[in-house]
Amino acid sequence: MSFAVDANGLDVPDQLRSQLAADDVAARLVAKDATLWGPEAESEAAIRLGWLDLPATSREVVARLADLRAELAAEGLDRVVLCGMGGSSLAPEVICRTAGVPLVVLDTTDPGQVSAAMADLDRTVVVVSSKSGGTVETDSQRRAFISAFAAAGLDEKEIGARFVVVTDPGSPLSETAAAMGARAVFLADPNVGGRYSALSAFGLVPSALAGVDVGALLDEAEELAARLAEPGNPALELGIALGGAFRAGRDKLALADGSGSPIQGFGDWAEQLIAESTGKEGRGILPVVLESADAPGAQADDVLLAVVGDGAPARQPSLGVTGPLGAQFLGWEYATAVAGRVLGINPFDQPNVTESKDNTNRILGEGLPVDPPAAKIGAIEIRGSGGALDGVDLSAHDGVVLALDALLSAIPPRGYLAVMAYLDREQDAAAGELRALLARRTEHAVTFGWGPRFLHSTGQYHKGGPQVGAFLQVTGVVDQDLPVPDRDFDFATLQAAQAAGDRKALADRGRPLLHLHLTDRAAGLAQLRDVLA
Ligand SMILES: O=P(O)(O)OC[C@H]1O[C@H](O)[C@H](O)[C@@H](O)[C@@H]1O
Repeated sequence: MSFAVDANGLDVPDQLRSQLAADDVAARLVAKDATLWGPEAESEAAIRLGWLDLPATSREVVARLADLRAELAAEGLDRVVLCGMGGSSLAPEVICRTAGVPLVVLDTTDPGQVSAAMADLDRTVVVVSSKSGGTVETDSQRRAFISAFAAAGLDEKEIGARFVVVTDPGSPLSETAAAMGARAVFLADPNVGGRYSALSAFGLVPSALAGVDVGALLDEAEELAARLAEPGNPALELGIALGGAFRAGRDKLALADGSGSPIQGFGDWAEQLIAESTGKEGRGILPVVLESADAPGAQADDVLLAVVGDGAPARQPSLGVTGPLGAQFLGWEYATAVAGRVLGINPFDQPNVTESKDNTNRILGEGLPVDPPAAKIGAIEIRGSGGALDGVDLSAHDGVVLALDALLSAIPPRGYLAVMAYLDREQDAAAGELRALLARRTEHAVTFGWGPRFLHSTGQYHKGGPQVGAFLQVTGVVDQDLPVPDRDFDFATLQAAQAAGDRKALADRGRPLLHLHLTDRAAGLAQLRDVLA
């Protein structure tokens, strides 16, 4: 089935469609015309359009990957762990989930989750992926794995043979890879930004090593690539729908996997693409990843629902975006670039991502802030800023729900609530239920992100997009810390510094923020579920 967009009840002004046609956007995009996003974006766009060629240029890596997978299998190395953040892990996660192939994705600094990934070391190969080669989470995980392999008795050469590296040419990681004797290094096309890299080595290497037929993925994309210069092609239609909905006031995009679709977890990938590409200069499209098309939290009249892999649902307005995964990647990248032009922003930069990172680095240097709780109820410590606790009676036994309701009522018109959980995605998976539970209590859009993963995705929108968010940060006690070898911080400190750094970035903008710290993670999550149910 080819890539197609089915719109139900979405009226796109003819003027927008005819303007894009008159400007010859489809053909100019395929010709990599860097002027499409205005003069300020031109120099960046000139080095960020390589993703259009990937369905063809990535072919060269497929045979090499098959050989490498066979080589690893012959040595009994059949468990693949991927260390990478944002664009360096989100695509392989959806590729492997969709193919039903196991891949351990490590995009966290949670000490428990990182420790748990260091299991079955005798059959493990670690893919370290970072375009910049300088991402602290990924580098810390790499260090932890080296020390775990050493503790398991492997010598330096044997340890190097357990690593496969994906990075850009000339990055610090490419040098590290050579120094540590990594088994293989894949250098990606530097003219492709992280969130547009699904069909590059970043998407393909871990997926192929885990057992996915990545050649088929490229075939799926190539079929769409051949049509992208045509006016009225379906990816252009998707871009027009996103941009048209934005102009009509629907600046939140709810994303759900179709119930009849084989594609699993597409929203988690598209979330980064859309949030980082569009959320800047006080504008943007907020992606809201839903558990299913009828999940709560996206009913408001500022939301457009898009279902991936099935036709449009009955609800209006909505989009159904059908087609295989390889085409979905390319189609949504193209549509996001088109929407970027409609919004009048540069879809290839992420100007506000560094802010929380800089705060984190400063906190790592100066020490964690002392932040005494306003109250402690059961397994939950309550802290707040930006007026989130104004008027809340924290002595009440239901102080937690009062604080949550105060936060919800602090959401401005056309605003949203972002739940940000710096927890273990496996052991504390119950935190994921908070999104729907909170969404039932408000008509506003509610998003959920695991920290620090969302910092590389919706984090850009939170800071650079419209300042209409309210924020719930959830952190948890660390029972068993894990050192980061040869660094002067451990994982627990890094995780806490990331949470504190992001709190500071949001507080500096005066955003309402409620911080709940769980002194017992399981009990605290159960308590939250109870008070919200
Ligand atoms: O691949 P890396 O260089 O490690 O970058 C991982 C992520 O880091 C940053 O947060 C960027 O904003 C993301 O777009 C990127 O995907």
